Amino acid sequence: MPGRDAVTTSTAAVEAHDTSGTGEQPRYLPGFGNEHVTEAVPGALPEGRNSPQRAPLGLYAEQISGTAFTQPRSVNQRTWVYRILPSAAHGPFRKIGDGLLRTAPFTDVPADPNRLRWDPLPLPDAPTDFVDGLFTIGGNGDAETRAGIAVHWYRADTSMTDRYFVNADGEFLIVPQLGGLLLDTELGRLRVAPGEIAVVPRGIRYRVELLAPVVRGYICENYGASFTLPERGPIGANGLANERDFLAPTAAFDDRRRDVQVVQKFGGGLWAADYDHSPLDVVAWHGTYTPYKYDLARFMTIGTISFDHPDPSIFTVLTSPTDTPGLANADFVIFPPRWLVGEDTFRPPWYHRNVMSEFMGLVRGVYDAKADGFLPGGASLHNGFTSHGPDAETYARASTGELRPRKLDDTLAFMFESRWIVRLTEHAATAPSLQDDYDGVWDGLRPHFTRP
Ligand SMILES: O=C(O)Cc1cc(O)ccc1O
Ligand SMILES: [Fe+2]
Repeated sequence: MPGRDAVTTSTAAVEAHDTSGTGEQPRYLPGFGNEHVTEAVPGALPEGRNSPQRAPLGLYAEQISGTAFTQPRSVNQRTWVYRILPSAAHGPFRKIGDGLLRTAPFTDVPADPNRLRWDPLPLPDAPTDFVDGLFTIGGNGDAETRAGIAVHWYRADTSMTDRYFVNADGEFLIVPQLGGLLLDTELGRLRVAPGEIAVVPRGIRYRVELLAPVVRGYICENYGASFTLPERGPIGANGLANERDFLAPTAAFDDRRRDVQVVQKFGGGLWAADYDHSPLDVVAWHGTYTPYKYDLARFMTIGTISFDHPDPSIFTVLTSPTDTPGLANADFVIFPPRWLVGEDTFRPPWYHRNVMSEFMGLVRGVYDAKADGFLPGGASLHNGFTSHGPDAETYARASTGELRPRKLDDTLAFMFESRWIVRLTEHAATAPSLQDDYDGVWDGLRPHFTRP
């Protein structure tokens, strides 16, 4: 990429496993929540202090805080960046159209007690970049009070070249389903492919380059506390998503002066400002507030080795906690390839009604609770206390099949689970892809009760 310099002096940087396709492999800094240190030009970081009278190499020092200054060290997040121009060097933002992007509170349509399922979102039929292609399905809470989530699909066939995005409302947890993405951020580059995820914190500027002619995926926009790793409790010190498999970018900067546009999501609306330089001009940084990626194949999956179907909380990759211990603003949960070995056990999910609301997507393969109709790129929403569980065909198979150890292979479903009901946007509620016959999947269930 012309003008982008990506040398790193960090000894901790790894040439990470990367499945996102051909081309340049960014270098990464491993470790969840680490205090990372990275320079694209040696000597760009001041030593032993953050804001010397003049920062090295004529750079400007700037702090980006992700938590209040006074929050405890265990959750405190901030990063010091050393950049060519302070990020304050720009003109006014003006309101632009929001496309199909919406923000909580969601009040367009009444909360719907139905089980809902959508076919995959159609791919773009006109040139569309990552920002243009955002399609909000729904959400809860209120972005301005920093509580709740929104769920979006993205779809794009055009890379952002002189256009950048920044979200002041929440962090984006990006789940690619079709095609890889290069996230070119203020703090460096992340390549993510289907099977991997990336998180871009609130307030970080970036552009999205496509690594395939057309891409699609899901986003959980988290208005609440940043995603973190769940406690392991009696599981112990290892397992589930391991800290060292999370990868932050190494510093990389763009020093080209040219006219570009920065699109900001703020208080629910999109705003644009013209800059005469790239906002990705950070030559070095150190800190804890960073974008990161994670390969879901690294998740150490736990399940029963005796009997019964455990609660899916054992599949939590990341959680956005609330002030109530154990109650998540949002959990990101995966259903990856795994062995099923439970004895005398109905192995798919049980029938259930949960206090939490469950949005599900499918990256690849088939989900073990649904024989048909839940497709890669599609989605389902089972809101709090809606009754759901395996379809009739899955029940018939799982309640009579032989219980040999069985590997669920080539499958990757996920759930964005949230404490509050997810309300739809009007365009999600009226989308042609919303299946009108979803209830029918439970039609074939027959009573088998026999009095002894
Ligand atoms: O509804 C679903 O398919 C998700 C889910 C999976 C599971 O194993 C247990 C409960 C649950 O909500
Ligand atoms: Fe469920």
